[in-house]
Amino acid sequence: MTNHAPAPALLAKAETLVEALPYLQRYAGATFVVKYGGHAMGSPELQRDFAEDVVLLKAVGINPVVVHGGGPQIGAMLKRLGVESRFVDGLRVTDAETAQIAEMVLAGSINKEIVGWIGQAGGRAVGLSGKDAGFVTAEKVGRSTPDKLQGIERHVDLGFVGEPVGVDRRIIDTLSAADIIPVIAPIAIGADGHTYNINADTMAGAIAAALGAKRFFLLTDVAGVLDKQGELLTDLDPAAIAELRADGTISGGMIPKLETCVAAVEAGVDAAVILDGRVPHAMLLEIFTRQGAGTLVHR
Ligand SMILES: Nc1ncnc2c1ncn2[C@@H]1O[C@H](COP(=O)(O)OP(=O)(O)O)[C@@H](O)[C@H]1O
Ligand SMILES: CC(=O)N[C@@H](CCC(=O)OP(=O)(O)O)C(=O)O
Repeated sequence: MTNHAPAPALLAKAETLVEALPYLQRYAGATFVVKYGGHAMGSPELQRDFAEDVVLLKAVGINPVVVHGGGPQIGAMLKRLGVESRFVDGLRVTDAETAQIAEMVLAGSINKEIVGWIGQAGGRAVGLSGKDAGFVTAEKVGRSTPDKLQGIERHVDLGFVGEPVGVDRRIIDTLSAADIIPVIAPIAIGADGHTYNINADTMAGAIAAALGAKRFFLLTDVAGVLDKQGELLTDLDPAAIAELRADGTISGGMIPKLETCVAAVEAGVDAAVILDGRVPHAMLLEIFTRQGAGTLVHR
């Protein structure tokens, strides 16, 4: 008798597709905001995997909206130009020259590279910054940090660092409806006419909230949020995050990342997930399989 059963490896592929079925049904028509961090833009292979994942989401009826960073790339350019960089709580102190360079790197080169990768993967993307169609309005950020020597709060002027105070979703809706994937650089203009450099996590969170995104993914270069022993914390709510901040478990770039996740879920985004962008197809594994990855932030 002939054995008609497919080879086990082939059968496993079919099972993976079947496992994805309930997720495909659940997410059809939903908006997912994907924050692609500068540290996650590793090798050309990882960039290709990322673009394929985004194009696949679009192909199965999800509306992906990409917001990208580029902190390390801005740092490299500033170094080449002999300009010094300083960070306060994960935010780059930005003078007029730095703002110009940040815009050049983010909205000029990285934005178009990502648009290109998505095109190579068979999708159609349009790159824009918050300035285009005036869709994001920014306001200058102030920052108070504890002065360790004197035990007092000290106000730090971060220069042209902004935060989004208004998001007009019409341009994003128009692009998504035309089957075009928006790719957004974290730069916007203020009511004062200045160009503001916005932390990419903050920009992505504001856009996720304005779009009422079902999921908000933040791809970075760590497995997720780690505790003091270096173990992955798989599940966090706003109260747990406040504790981690107070006891110093989270620092640097993880601070705006988690602040953003909290703001997004409090504004109605179902869940935010911090994912390891160094893992090939991390996003697909998170969305379409039973094994969650990274750190889930929920209300
Ligand atoms: N508790 C923590 N768990 C994980 N990462 C942390 C933690 N505290 C600080 N970090 C830092 O946050 C970084 C991620 O933020 P960031 O450098 O801004 O990434 P991205 O460029 O992807 O936005 C990690 O690489 C790590 O150095
Ligand atoms: C104000 C501020 O800090 N802006 C960031 C914008 C880029 C960014 O956030 O990139 P990542 O997501 O790769 O860190 C910066 O100048 O680095």
